Amino acid sequence: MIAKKQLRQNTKKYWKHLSFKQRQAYQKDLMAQLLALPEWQEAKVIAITLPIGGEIDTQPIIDAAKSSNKVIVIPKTLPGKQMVFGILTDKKALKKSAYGILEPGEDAQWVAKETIDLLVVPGLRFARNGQRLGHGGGYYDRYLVDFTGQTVSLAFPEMFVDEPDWEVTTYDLPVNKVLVAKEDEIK
Ligand SMILES: Nc1nc2c(c(=O)[nH]1)N(C=O)[C@@H](CNc1ccc(C(=O)N[C@@H](CCC(=O)O)C(=O)O)cc1)CN2
Ligand SMILES: Nc1ncnc2c1ncn2[C@@H]1O[C@H](COP(=O)(O)OP(=O)(O)OP(=O)(O)O)[C@@H](O)[C@H]1O
Repeated sequence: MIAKKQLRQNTKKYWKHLSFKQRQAYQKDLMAQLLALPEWQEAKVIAITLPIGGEIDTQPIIDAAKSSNKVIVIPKTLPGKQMVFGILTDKKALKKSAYGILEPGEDAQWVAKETIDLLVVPGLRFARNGQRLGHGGGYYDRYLVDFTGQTVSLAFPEMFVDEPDWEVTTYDLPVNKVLVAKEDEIK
């Protein structure tokens, strides 16, 4: 087992050194895989995050959802490591959180957990069985406890392993699917 802290650092370092071209290729491939999923096609309400650090650029995914008249909701973190999701409308209505992530503003329209059809779960490292390593807040682990919709995560190849190489606890809930960007010759 490798310390979670070490693995998180590794991913952040990897993000830093990933070339723009390679990143673009991975993002394009992941988006194509996501849009091809029945879970995506059938979803009316999709929850996703706005990126921090080197996380995947979700804007093209959000644009695709909007062109298909899907509703996009994004999280707001609350005390007690809880989250609520609010409808993403105007970028100007967003507010920066303490983590430096854009969140819905005060007057956003909040949605009940049951209305989210597909939850795109962020993370730094993923395993084939759907286990994930996040930023360490436990926000998604708490949210997933009673979430009944579909879940999917998006991984660049170096963020994906066959088996978790970190310690998995009973709090850690797997996602239904992990999509992995296909490797190619771009460097
Ligand atoms: N883009 C995005 N939005 C998200 C999440 C996410 O993982 N990605 N979250 C998913 O939960 C929630 C926010 N959770 C977060 C938890 C911790 C840190 C963070 O920056 N932690 C520090 C160090 C933490 C520590 O070890 O004390 C860091 O990573 O440097 C960021 C977001 C909701 N929004
Ligand atoms: N359902 C839960 N109830 C209570 N505590 C929890 C729950 N889920 C996680 N925790 C606690 O939250 C802390 C962070 O968990 P963990 O390191 O798994 O976060 P993460 O999955 O990396 O982050 P995130 O879910 O925010 O992306 C741990 O101390 C863990 O025990």
